[in-house]
Order: sequence, then structure tokens, then C-alpha cells
Amino acid sequence: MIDCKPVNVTTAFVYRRASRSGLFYHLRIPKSLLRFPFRRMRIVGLTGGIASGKSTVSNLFKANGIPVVDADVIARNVLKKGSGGWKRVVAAFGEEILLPSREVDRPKLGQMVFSSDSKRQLLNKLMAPYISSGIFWEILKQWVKGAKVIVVDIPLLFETKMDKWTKPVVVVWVSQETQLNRLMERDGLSEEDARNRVMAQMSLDLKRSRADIVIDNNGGLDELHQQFDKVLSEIRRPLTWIEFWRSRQGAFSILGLVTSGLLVCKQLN
Ligand SMILES: CC(C)(COP(=O)(O)OP(=O)(O)OC[C@H]1O[C@@H](n2cnc3c(N)ncnc32)[C@H](O)[C@@H]1O)[C@@H](O)C(=O)NCCC(=O)NCCS
Ligand SMILES: Nc1ncnc2c1ncn2[C@@H]1O[C@H](COP(=O)(O)OP(=O)(O)OP(=O)(O)O)[C@@H](O)[C@H]1O
Repeated sequence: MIDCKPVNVTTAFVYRRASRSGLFYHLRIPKSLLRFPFRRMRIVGLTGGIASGKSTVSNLFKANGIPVVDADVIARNVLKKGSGGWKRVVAAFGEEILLPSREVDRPKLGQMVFSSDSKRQLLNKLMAPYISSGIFWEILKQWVKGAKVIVVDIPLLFETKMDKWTKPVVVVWVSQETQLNRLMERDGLSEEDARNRVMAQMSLDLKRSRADIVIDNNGGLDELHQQFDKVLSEIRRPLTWIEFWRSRQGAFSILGLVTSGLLVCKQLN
């Protein structure tokens, strides 16, 4: 038999009113459904600078069973041939950014936008709505699946002000020298191109000053793993109810609850 006990005072009130009126006479509302809006999920923000080691850290989270929403992957999907983002970007930048296959020539577009502030801002403006809605849906999917903790890996977390939605914010920090060397080595870039990419982002020192947790990734991988283990035990703890109510998730739950409560009451009167 389905357990349909109410889960807290507010839902109990709505539930009782609805039951008394006979609205739910034939309905059996499962407890899990009543609890749904109150599912607490910790959304950890992971950021840093280009080539500071975010993907290396997010792979460690994945290896430990924590789902990761990767903004770079979403941004890549948004630019796939024929998608809405692709159409807008091609219309603005012209067909010269396309390969013969009509996919975007990413290195070419990168060269254009990382050497011009105005072109980069234009690209950001065109892609932002697609990227943020992609991130939102991925987070929602994890929430529906019942994840207690997820990590969102967003290189431009502070620049796009999405840090307000995440707690804690983890910044993977390296010195500029290490960053440039790793970037040049990984992507085979000249020093000038690597500098342009680093300068296109908020300074890593400023990001570090705004972090809740800093991972210093100047050392080797062993050192990184040691720091990661501490971070993992800190973030694995699900949100407490106090943290939940203080978070934007809590605000959304209240809004959802008040709206549905009003709708039910309107039906009853
Ligand atoms: C310009 C593009 C085509 C270059 O593609 P490429 O394959 O060479 O790089 P990739 O996408 O792997 O990005 C590598 C890194 O560059 C940095 N970066 C990417 N876009 C930006 C940007 N608009 N501003 C500053 N840094 C950026 C990030 O640190 C990212 O991790 C691509 O980066 C892109 O589409 N950028 C715009 C979308 C965006 O803002 N992505 C960041 C996600 S929040
Ligand atoms: N502790 C480390 N020691 C040595 N190399 C490292 C370390 N951490 C990361 N790297 C290397 O540095 C490079 C950049 O790391 P990674 O790709 O994880 O950075 P990222 O922040 O995800 O970059 P992007 O912003 O471009 O997505 C990679 O080649 C990676 O293998």
C-alpha cells in the first residue's frame, strides 16, 4: 500500500484541506511526491582559469561517483552543426568559420575571439542563453534522479555570476607561469596565443580570493590527489536543512509550494 502521510506542516495543511474537500478522495498521493520539492542537492561550483586543471579535478569527482555537469561539453554541443547556437554564430561570424563539413572550425573561431574583446563578447552574448539553459537542464536531470551532490564545472563561473547558485565554490588555482606552460604544452599554442587566452578571463588570483575552497595545483598529481581527498570529504556531506532553506533551491521550493498551495486553495473555495 502506498504511504501517503504528509511530510511537514505546510504540505500537511494543503494535504488536509485537499483531503477534506474530497479532491484527493480517489487519489493516493505517494509520500515521495510530497517530498519532491524538498529534495536537497548540493551544487558545488568548480572553476579556475584555462588549463588550471579543472578537467583533471572533475575527472577525480567522476571517478568518485559524483556527477559532473561540464559547461565546456554543453558549449560544444551548442555549436554542433544545425543547432540553434550554430545558426546564430554562423549568421554573426560568417561562413568563413566553417569547415568543409560545415561544422565550426573551433581553432579558427578561437583564434578570432581570443584576440578580440569585441568578437569574444559577441560570441558570449550569442551562446550564453543556450549554455545557461543547457546547464540548467543538466542540473535538473540530476536533481530528478535524486543526486545529493553534483559538481558544475564552469570556467566562467564568476564572470557569468553563476557562482550565486553554487556552494561551495572550488577554485583550481595555479600561478600564471604554470598556467601558460601547461596551456602551451597541452594545446601546442605560441606564448602570445596562450597569453591572449589567459587574459580573456578574470584573473586567477581574483578568483582565488572569491573561492570557498582553493585547490593549489602548482605541484604534481600526487599533491593534487591529497588536496582532492580533503575537498571530497567536505563536499560529500549533503545539504543540511538550514543550508537548503538559505540556498536558492530553498527559495524555489517555497515559491513552488506557495503557488501550488494557492492553486489548490483556489480550487477548494
Ligand atoms: C571559442 C571556442 C570555439 C574555442 O574552442 P576550443 O575547442 O579551442 O576551446 P574549448 O571550448 O575547449 O575551451 C577551452 C577553454 O577556453 C576557455 N574559454 C572558452 N570560451 C571562453 C570565453 N568566451 N571567454 C573566456 N574563456 C573562454 C575556457 O577556460 C575553456 O575551458 C570555444 O571555446 C567556445 O565556443 N567558446 C564560447 C563558449 C564559452 O563561453 N565557453 C565557456 C563555457 S562557460
Ligand atoms: N598537477 C598537475 N601536474 C601536471 N600536469 C597537470 C596537473 N594538473 C593538470 N595538468 C595538465 O595540465 C593541462 C591542463 O589541465 P586541464 O585540461 O585539466 O585544465 P582545464 O582547467 O580543464 O583546462 P580548460 O580550461 O582548457 O578546459 C593538462 O594537460 C593536464 O594534464
